[in-house]
Order: sequence, then C-alpha cells, then structure tokens
Amino acid sequence: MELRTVLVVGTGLIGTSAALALRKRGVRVLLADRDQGAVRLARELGAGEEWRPGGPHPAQPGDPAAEKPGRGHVGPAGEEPGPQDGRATEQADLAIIAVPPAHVATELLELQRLQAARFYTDVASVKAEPIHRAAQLGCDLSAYVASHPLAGREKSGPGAARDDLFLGRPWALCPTAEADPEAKAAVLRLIELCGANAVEVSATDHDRAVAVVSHAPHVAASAVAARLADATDVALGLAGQGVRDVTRIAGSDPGLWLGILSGNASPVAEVLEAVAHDLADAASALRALAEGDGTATGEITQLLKRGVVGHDRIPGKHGGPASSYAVVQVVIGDRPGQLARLFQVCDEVGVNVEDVRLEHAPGLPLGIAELSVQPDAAATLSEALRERGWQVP
Ligand SMILES: NC(=O)c1ccc[n+]([C@@H]2O[C@H](COP(=O)([O-])OP(=O)(O)OC[C@H]3O[C@@H](n4cnc5c(N)ncnc54)[C@H](O)[C@@H]3O)[C@@H](O)[C@H]2O)c1
Ligand SMILES: O=C(O)C(=O)C[C@]1(C(=O)O)C=C[C@@H](O)C=C1
Repeated sequence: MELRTVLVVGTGLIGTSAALALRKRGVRVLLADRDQGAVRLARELGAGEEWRPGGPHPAQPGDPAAEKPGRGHVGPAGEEPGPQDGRATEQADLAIIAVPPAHVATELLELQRLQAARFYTDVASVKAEPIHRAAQLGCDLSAYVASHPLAGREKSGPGAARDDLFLGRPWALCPTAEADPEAKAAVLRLIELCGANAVEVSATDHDRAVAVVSHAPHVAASAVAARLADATDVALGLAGQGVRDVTRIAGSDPGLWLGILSGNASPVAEVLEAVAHDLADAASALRALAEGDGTATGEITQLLKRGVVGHDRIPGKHGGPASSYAVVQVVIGDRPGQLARLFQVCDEVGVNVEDVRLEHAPGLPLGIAELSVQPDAAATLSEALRERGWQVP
C-alpha cells in the first residue's frame, strides 16, 4: 500500500528519525508533539510540516473556539480540532505514535476520535501493555498494528534524530487478531521505506525477547555505570574502550527507561535474576581464588566461555548470521584527509569495509584505524596498503 501522507505524533528521537527517513523517500510528513519546541526543531531539520488538525488557520486568542476543552496532547495548542463533527480536516494514510509507552493508548484513542489517519502504529519499546490498554479504552484495533524498531540511541529529542537510524535494523510488528490486513500492509510499507527489516511476532513473545536483548542489558549497563559515579579520578583517567562499550546505553533518559522497564517488568526481572545469579557465582569464585582455592578458576572460565558463545550468536549487520570479520590495523596520522586516502585504497582493490573503528591516543599525532573486512580480503588489503606506504603492523 502506498503511503502518501504520514502523521508523526511525538517528534523526539524516534518520531523525527522516522519522519526524516520518510521525507527522504518523498512522503509528505505532518508533525505533532505536546512540546511545540520539539515540533519546531523537527520541522527545521526537514522532518516535515506542522500538523494543523483544524486546517491552515489557527484560532486566535479570544476566539471562542480557543476556549473549548482541549484534545489531550495531540497537535498544536490553541487550534480547533477540525470541522464541527470533531474530525481532522485531512486524514493521513498512517499515524506513527512515537511517545513514551504509557501514553500510546491515550494518544491512539484521541487520534482515532479525530479520524486523523486511516491506520495507526506506535513504536514503543514494549508491546503487550499498550495494546491491552488500547483495547480497554475502546480503541479501534482493526486500524492499529503495534510496532517497535530495534534501533535507537542514548540521546533523546529531535536533535539526535538520524534519517538512517533504522537502516538494516529489525523492526518488530505485532498485529492482533482484529487487525485489518491493510493496516498491516501500511506498517510494512513504513518499515520498508525506513530501510528496516520487518519481523512479525506476537506482543507477548516480543516483550519476552526484548527483555533478553534490550531491557535487561540496559539495566546491567546502568549497574556497571553506577559504579563509576564515585570512582576515583585515577580510575576514570584509565577508562578505555571496554567500559565505554559496556556503558554507552546507560547514558539514556531515565524517565523514558523507567516507563519501558515498568511496562515489561516481569520478563525483565526474570532475566536480571539469572544475570544476578551468574554475577554472584563469579564473585564467590573470585573470593575463593583470592583465598588460595585454585579450583575456583573453573567456574570463572565457564562463565567467560558462555559469554563468548552468547556474544557470537548476535546476528551481524542486516540481521544476517553473525560474521567474524578480519581486522586490518593501519597506523594513520592525525591529519585531515587520512581516512579518505585509506578508503580510496580499499576502493581501488575492491575490498568492502564492513566496519571501522578509530583508536586515538590522546596527545599523540598518530592513531590506529581498525578496518573490519571479510577474512579472505584481509591479506589483499594489507598488502595493497603496505605497497602504498601505509604502516600495517
Ligand atoms: N530511544 C530509543 O532508543 C528507542 C528505540 C526504539 C523505540 N523507542 C520508543 O520510542 C518512543 C519514543 O522514544 P524517543 O526515544 O523518541 O523519546 P524522546 O524523548 O526523544 O521523544 C518522545 C517525544 O514524545 C513527546 N510526547 C510525550 N508524551 C506525549 C504525548 N502524550 N503526546 C504527544 N507527544 C508526547 C515528547 O514531548 C517527546 O518529544 C518510546 O515509546 C520508546 O519506548 C525508543
Ligand atoms: O542503541 C541504543 O542506544 C538503543 O537504545 C537501542 C535499543 C536497543 O536496546 O537495541 C533500545 C531500546 C529500544 O526500544 C530499541 C533499541
């Protein structure tokens, strides 16, 4: 099904990223948020135009229309809801509700009351609870297919949005038995336009799955990062990439995450209990080791090995099977244009760079670029780089 006009309600990180991706594909996007500053910034970033459910002429202060009871949080303040029957003047093909999980159902109800769109989805990180609440409120479930892109950042708001945020990422959709096939087709088209991979799953299975791959890892990252709050300056001065990798997501908005964790409390608690068990066992094994019990190394090795097995099961990019890339390390000068020259060589020898990472030693004029490539391309690339004078250790 074609999406000509999409309404985005909640122009934060996810809503604005989806809007930017849709704009890039030529879709008309209407923007609404209870925070007018968020709408303005999204609009200035090129994410679309402000949604005016009552048409192009905002009600003026003092106009009896402006004194009418509000319409919840949807749309710009001080405007008429639409024609006299309460409908929006224009109906979008699809509305994306990109607000915190606890507000999804009330926004859906309000948007459906306005007949703001033909079909509706949301992007909340939990699925069973918003669907259950929507049913309780009497929303039209035939026009609604809940969804969740498995892509995000540790930053909030439209300023952090990226049009390529969803490229190659899984995007779960959880149609209920009541869902109209056309509503599902609309959400599938959204996912396709954003460059993501659709994964159909029931809401309950989704919530159990993301407890393992997203929500419990988030709490674990917060617990590790919390240790740093009163770490000494010496310790923080020694922080390398490891702690940065493990704690990146701990920088996220606590308010949003409280809502996510509360909406998926039991499945997350179950995973955390298992993690806590492993951590407690590792701590007692280390205590035993410190007291001279050499046999305790077995338990620690087992956990580390199970970690390697789990890590290797994470799918590679584009959701395909996990790939083990070879890493070619190259010494680069801290000067403009070095990376461009390096990529030029990769291009010349036809080697695709799957990933790149830069290691910079503060204060040193040199750094290391780590290029991840297919294992059978590593030797060709290393040789080509050496021939052209690059230092490949
Ligand atoms: N942050 C992530 O990495 C991530 C990834 C995937 C999905 N999600 C989900 O996407 C949704 C939005 O998260 P985000 O990271 O974009 O948050 P955000 O804080 O960047 O944006 C949320 C926006 O919603 C607005 N808002 C809140 N309540 C509203 C309401 N009732 N009506 C209209 N606007 C309202 C806020 O003003 C804000 O602009 C959440 O449900 C979250 O679970 C987040
Ligand atoms: O990478 C991040 O910063 C995220 O927050 C991403 C992440 C995830 O855990 O993968 C977090 C929560 C969302 O619901 C979806 C994606």
